[in-house]
Amino acid sequence: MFELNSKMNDERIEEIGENHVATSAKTPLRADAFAISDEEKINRIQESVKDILHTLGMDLEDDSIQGTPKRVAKAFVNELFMGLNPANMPSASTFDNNYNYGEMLVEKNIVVYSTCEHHLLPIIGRAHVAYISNGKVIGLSKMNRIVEYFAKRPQVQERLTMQVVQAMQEALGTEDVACVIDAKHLCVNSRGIKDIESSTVTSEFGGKFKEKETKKEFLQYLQMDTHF
Ligand SMILES: Nc1nc2c(ncn2[C@@H]2O[C@H](COP(=O)(O)OP(=O)(O)OP(=O)(O)O)[C@@H](O)[C@H]2O)c(=O)[nH]1
Ligand SMILES: [Zn+2]
Repeated sequence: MFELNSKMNDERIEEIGENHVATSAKTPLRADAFAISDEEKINRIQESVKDILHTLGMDLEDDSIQGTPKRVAKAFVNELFMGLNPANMPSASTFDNNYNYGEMLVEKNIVVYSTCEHHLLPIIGRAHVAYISNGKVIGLSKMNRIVEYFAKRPQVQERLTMQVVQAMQEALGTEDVACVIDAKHLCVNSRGIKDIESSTVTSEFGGKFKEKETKKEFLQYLQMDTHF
């Protein structure tokens, strides 16, 4: 039976949110990060984007770009950085492992669209998340949603990987969670060194996934071709 999580956001933060992310993996937020509404954030960011475009010499009266500051502000607050708002945290529905499935479960090829916090340029890749049940099972899509929630922040890939694992550990009540992310950083691919070929792999292995055989099994599943 699904125990749909109907708790208030604050309690959900207690369950899978930032409060359970180790200090080293926390997104560096100011204490007053939630002091203003999303609407107010959009208004303020809109003015900042106007300033940037104006400084670059763009004519903000031009038909094509007069709506750009608002579009960018909405994209930042509602989409690209929606994971900074705990109200957007997915509820991690878990249910009892009644069928006593005892092997690992791997959710492969979760698409990652994130934003590099150093250059505010896209990070695009795939996350692979695995866990071994300790009595609780999580809805498959909730793993994709947890990845999405933490991806939609200014990020470094290492922190994103750790946040996904820690949120899953909290939701499932087990250390036995792993995550591998393979992603391209546009700050590396399209500017700076401009290496379009390289990608970045990060991993975090908790509990049994630190053991050689379990880690190996997980990584082998990632090699499997899926033909559907
Ligand atoms: N560890 C880590 N580094 C990242 C990530 N995303 C971007 N970076 C790196 O952050 C570094 C920032 O270095 P800086 O020297 O301050 O920035 P920069 O002058 O723009 O560096 P270049 O990209 O080498 O031109 C760069 O080397 C980026 O490649 C990430 O997710 N993890
Ligand atoms: Zn970058």
